Amino acid sequence: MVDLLDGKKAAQLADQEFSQRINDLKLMGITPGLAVILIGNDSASQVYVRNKKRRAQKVGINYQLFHLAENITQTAVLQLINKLNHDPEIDGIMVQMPVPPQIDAAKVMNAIAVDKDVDGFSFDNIGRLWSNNSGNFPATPRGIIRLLQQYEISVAQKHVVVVGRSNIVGRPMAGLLLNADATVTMAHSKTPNLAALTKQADILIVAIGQAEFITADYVKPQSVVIDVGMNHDVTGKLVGDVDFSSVSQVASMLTPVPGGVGPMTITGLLEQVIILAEKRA
Ligand SMILES: Nc1nc2c(c(=O)[nH]1)N[C@@H](CN(C=O)c1ccc(C(=O)N[C@@H](CCC(=O)O)C(=O)O)cc1)CN2
Repeated sequence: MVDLLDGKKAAQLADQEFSQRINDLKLMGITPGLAVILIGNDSASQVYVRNKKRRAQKVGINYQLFHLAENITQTAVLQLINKLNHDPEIDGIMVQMPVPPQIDAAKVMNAIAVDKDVDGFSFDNIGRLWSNNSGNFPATPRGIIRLLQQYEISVAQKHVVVVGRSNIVGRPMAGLLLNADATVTMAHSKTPNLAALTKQADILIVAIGQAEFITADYVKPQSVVIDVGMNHDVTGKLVGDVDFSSVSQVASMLTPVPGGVGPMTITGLLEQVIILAEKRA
């Protein structure tokens, strides 16, 4: 019988810790500030941004949303980032992904002041991650590491296979795991004989972006499986990249979708904002 890695529960526990840390900061006259820039009307992004607002305000973060028009120019976005870079009340700035085609995502990410780059997507923070130096690191991998810690699952000396090579999840996930002494294999949609690799994983992390792609025959018996996917099946139901019904017969622990990695992504973001505010103290 599989055990669920409950991201909703782990996020609630983390929020209790965050509220306490923010109360301590407020006693010193510091309120952590997070600016979220949402460009356009992507419906999933609007849900994620709403969830972030609810969680941030619950723990006492000053949350500011800048909702910009779908056809906004890159110059206008860069001007807003420049203003926020100089705002002493803002500790972290993030631009919700994806952005419309007229916006150069890399340019925008790298316009955010390195210390306020709460997503850790700037080239500077990516370099810090891959050279095992302190910096800001992306929310989803950060949240996954925290989820594993809350369930006392150590990654050290484990073989972790990461399926997916995005800048938001796969690549930074591999970096954080290496820094935590895991043996990491990276794979992706074009890896030949993927199942032969994933079957070797003590911990399998899947962010491939294809609904229910990973079935039981990709999974080592009794392994831990983390599903980062968020897709809609033909009936419109939210499903992950992992086929929950078959994999739950094989794995020892598995994240559900929803209620697994999603809430922990927000946890990773809030934690990074608080760490930045604590540096002001
Ligand atoms: N700038 C960024 N953009 C995006 C990131 C990111 O880390 N930085 N990650 C994802 C989206 N994301 C955070 O922004 C995110 C995804 C999912 C959830 C979440 O709460 N999921 C819920 C289900 C929500 C639903 O009903 O659809 C769950 O899994 O339980 C929060 C945040 C892409 N963009």
